[in-house]
Amino acid sequence: MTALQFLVKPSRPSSSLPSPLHMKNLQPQKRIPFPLKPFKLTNPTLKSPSKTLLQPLYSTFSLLSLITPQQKQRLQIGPRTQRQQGNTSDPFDPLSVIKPFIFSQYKPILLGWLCSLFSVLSLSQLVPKFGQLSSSIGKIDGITLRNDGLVLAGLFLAKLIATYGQHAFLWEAALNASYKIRVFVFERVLERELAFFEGGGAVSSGDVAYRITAEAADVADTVYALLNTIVPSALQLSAMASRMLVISPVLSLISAMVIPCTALAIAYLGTRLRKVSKKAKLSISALSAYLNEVLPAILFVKANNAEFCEVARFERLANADLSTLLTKRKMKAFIPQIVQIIYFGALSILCVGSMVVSSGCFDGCSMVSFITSLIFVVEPIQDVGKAYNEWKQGEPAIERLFDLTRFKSKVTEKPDAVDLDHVSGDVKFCDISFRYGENSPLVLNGLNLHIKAGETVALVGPSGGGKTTLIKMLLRLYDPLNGCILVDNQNIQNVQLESLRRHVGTIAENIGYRDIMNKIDMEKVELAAQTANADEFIGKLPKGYQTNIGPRGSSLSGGQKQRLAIARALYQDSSILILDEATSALDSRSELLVRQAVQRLMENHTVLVIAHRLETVLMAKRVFLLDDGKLQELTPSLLGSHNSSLTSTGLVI
Ligand SMILES: Nc1ncnc2c1ncn2[C@@H]1O[C@H](COP(=O)(O)OP(=O)(O)OP(=O)(O)O)[C@@H](O)[C@H]1O
Repeated sequence: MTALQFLVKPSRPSSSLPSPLHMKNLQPQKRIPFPLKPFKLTNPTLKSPSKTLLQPLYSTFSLLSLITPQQKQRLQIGPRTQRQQGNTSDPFDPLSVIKPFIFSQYKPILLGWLCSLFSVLSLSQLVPKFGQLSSSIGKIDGITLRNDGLVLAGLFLAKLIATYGQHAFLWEAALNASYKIRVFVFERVLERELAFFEGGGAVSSGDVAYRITAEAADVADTVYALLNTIVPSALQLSAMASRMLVISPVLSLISAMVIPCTALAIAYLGTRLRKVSKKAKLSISALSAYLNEVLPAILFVKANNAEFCEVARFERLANADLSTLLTKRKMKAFIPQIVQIIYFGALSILCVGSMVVSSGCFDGCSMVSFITSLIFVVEPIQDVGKAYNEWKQGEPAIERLFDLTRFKSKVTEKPDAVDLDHVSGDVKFCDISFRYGENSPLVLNGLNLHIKAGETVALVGPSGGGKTTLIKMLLRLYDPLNGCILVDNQNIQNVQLESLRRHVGTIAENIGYRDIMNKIDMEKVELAAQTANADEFIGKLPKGYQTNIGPRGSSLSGGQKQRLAIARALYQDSSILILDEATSALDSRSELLVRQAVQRLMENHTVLVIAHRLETVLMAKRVFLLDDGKLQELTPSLLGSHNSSLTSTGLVI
């Protein structure tokens, strides 16, 4: 990420607020089934088979720019309220949830199936011609032999091309469908309320990441296997079986007897495979979740000499994954052996066939045709077996993926919610009470606070006093138990979430998140950087605004990050700003530069600052102490006497 991107682009995919530590009392969210209706997509992302094959399967792309509002509508990614009906007791049907996504790809699917029809037609011409040619070798002249050979080669080539088209189009459909599923699931995940990410949903972010990446890829394999089986295999099977029936009904009957036995065995093993696959998915996602948790915390691992302990944890998880994966692989290796039984069946038919030929009632040409048809009958049967396996393996992935979308959010937007056009910045907290879980204590208890437009208010209080929670309420990341919050006298529960969060900007040391999809206004960027005292150090970076400053600005100092965060807030120009002041100590020059930047920020903005420095406290117009869910104003006289107590109690540094 460059300094410029850092200034105007998202740096962190969630609120910038620090993660709360206590989450044990959160209630798991009520899940509801996913109510999808069929929809139609007219703009597939991948347009041609060649593009499908050449394009990296899951390249990094701007997700939001690729999905149009109409597509979202069809995918039912509309306002939450329309999608939140249903109840949890409905059984999950993997096929019905992926059906709309598959149907959306009807064009490549139909093209793929059309190719498979051509492939089968070529094959059904090829088989008798092959039989005739093989039995007439030595009996016909060279020219006829050459011509027949050319026809045979032409048919063979036609089959090859048609088969390529079949696979390419069907892969295109499968990958597009899985891409749509991925986007849909990700959008739904982002819609989830904060409690889900803070532990309330009982799904770790590593697990979510695994489902959206690896398991969505598994879904593509499953969809492809299904599409490649339903029509192509059925076509080939029926064409070859009817040819066999015409040649010899008796032999066809004998060969058909092998199929049900094999199908029964495959069905039984498929059910077992589904269970094993589910276990394997759980173990690998646990491993992925662990890595997602431990790698970002590598500093703490090293600082605490915890490498040994972490290796032991990793080994335990990797071992669990090893054994489930081994069982799955063994089972997958076993199933094709069952299919081989079909070949034994074919062999026995060959023997019977040879006897019939030798008795003179079955000519050699028919025999070759029969055996060739039989070989091509075995192929689709094998494919059906493979597709069944893929489906059984894919079912848990589909279930786990769509499980993320089945929820009823507690923070919902009313259908008639208003879009606040302009906000002057008047904020009222009216009798706010809140607790995280039903049985946990009140974090905010009947709290009242009126911040006038353009005013700066500082919040101080002991750790765990509820300061961050209050801010979460203002951003509507949680709804209060009682009371309401008014912005410009408008209850925020009646305001569109996007609109509210556009007008309330957050600034934290780890940089607030705000996605700016519009073009970057370089002049505005430079002005914001100057006001925030950030232009000087950005100018000294090797490539100025284009310098790569590492993930989350890791190559910047604490003070630089703070000034850049302030510059971002200035650029975004929200009327109400929340400043969660960094606790890390800065040298006196950095301190001065940050303070100047904060001072400039306070002009023309309503600022609610969680203050950790005495200087910031003194900059605020009013100061409130938040302790035990209650708010107490520290009046100037009180503040004077509190100055020393604020520092001595560690409320400010
Ligand atoms: N997601 C959560 N689930 C459950 N409890 C939570 C959650 N977030 C915060 N809490 C609890 O709510 C209380 C208030 O936390 P909050 O983060 O608002 O305090 P704070 O005043 O901002 O603290 P600090 O100054 O240390 O950041 C704490 O007891 C905390 O453990």
